Amino acid sequence: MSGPNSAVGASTVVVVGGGLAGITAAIGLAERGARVTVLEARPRLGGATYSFQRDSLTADTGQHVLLRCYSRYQELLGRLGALDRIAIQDRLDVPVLTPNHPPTRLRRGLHGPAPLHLLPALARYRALPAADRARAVLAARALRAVDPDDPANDGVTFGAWLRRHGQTPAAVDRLWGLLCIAALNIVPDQASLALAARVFRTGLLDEVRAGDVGVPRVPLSRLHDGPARAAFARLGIGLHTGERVRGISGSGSGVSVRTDSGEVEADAVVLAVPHAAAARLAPPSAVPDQRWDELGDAAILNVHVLYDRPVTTLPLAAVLDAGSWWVFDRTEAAGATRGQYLVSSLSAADEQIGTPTEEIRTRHLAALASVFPGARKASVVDSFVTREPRATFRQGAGTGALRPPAVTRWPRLVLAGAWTATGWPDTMEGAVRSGLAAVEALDTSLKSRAMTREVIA
Ligand SMILES: Cc1cc2nc3c(=O)[nH]c(=O)nc-3n(C[C@H](O)[C@H](O)[C@H](O)COP(=O)(O)OP(=O)(O)OC[C@H]3O[C@@H](n4cnc5c(N)ncnc54)[C@H](O)[C@@H]3O)c2cc1C
Repeated sequence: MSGPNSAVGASTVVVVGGGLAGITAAIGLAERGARVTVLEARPRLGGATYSFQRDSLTADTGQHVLLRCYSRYQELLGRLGALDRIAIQDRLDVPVLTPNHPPTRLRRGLHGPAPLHLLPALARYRALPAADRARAVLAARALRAVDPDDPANDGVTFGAWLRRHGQTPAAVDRLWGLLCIAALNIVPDQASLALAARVFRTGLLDEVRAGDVGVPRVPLSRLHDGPARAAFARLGIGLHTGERVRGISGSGSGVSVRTDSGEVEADAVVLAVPHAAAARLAPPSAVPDQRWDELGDAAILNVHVLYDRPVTTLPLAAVLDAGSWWVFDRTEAAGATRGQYLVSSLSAADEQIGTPTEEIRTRHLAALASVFPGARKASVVDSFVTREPRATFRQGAGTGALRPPAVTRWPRLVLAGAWTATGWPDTMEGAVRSGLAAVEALDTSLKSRAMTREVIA
């Protein structure tokens, strides 16, 4: 992909941040012939997606899920040789459990055209009365006409839109909220309508297979960190982990990056760190009007339980219980040698994030026992809580206007990260898309500078 059409080909580029956005940008630039160095503050690649060892378990700090419509993310996994390390359902099928109620499920029909494939899912969704299900079909149809790219839709909350479209509190809570919280990490009454439309349209309403759910078959570090290191070595990408960038400044016709070990000079820089870090690092003259701090943060809490025996046969389920959460069987993926290892993911968890571990544990074990009768007889071998207070930016109404494009006023500095203006929510797919956008932006900007130089010469 290098050659006369690529301007980055002859350049040296530093990528700051080795999350999925940085990994994608580094690979894309190296494939175009650039000499790339990645500077990552932590000891590993993968950013927010990582694992740690706890006795025999390799646990992820946060359960990650993908949808079949995560096309760019799957392309990245293909480049990393890791596509066989995820498993995607044959069709969207989510058991929905409520304590002391019969289970129900959201399972799409096998045939289209979209969105008719969702009719069986809604028709059989017994968590809602029949009248609510019928009204949900009408709202789903109306949502297909909402343009995710229209800024006006970013200023409105999804909850307000749902109520305007006849959705009862039960439907908002037990159907739309269940999916909105999982996808956007925020409740419908605060979520941006534009982002909700992006998620529901792309993931559910516009294409039959798009919403089939995928999960990693291995711990996240074996999905991203290991394979990305191997790809970097193959492509000659320099990697410095444990190297925190402290500042970025202009230097002659290039850019200088300051770390604790010294200065690194490059022709160009991709800044692929979270929004708060980017706000500190980006020189004000490159992004004079930035208000990225206003993007805020939203928390995700994971409760990990290792039982001494299997307590459910379900690989995953959503639970409606004082809000909603999702539970995943991670026994095999984490390498548990006995019993069953369940991970519960509680999104939009800003209120619970500071709750003492013992309180979370007691409450959650009771909740698991209320939906999995097998858990009442099982012994808990181990249980622990992982907290990510800044799991995503707060994807509320009005945040679209705060997300910057890849380009900055400095032609040699571009931005990447799931929080930038990808049009996607803060997800693995958004992160990869931002990395691809950064490569394109840098190429275009260097190309136009090269042309200007030619014209002047
Ligand atoms: C608990 C949890 C659950 C999630 N669940 C899902 C899910 O189910 N599905 C989904 O699609 N997404 C999910 N996400 C979101 C997803 O993980 C992120 O959108 C994505 O990984 C962000 O990638 P990124 O590269 O933009 O940023 P990051 O992954 O944050 O990477 C930024 C990198 O920059 C580094 N860095 C920061 N400052 C500096 C510095 N000064 N110098 C050098 N390096 C620096 C950081 O160490 C980090 O490695 C979840 C996130 C969390 C935390």
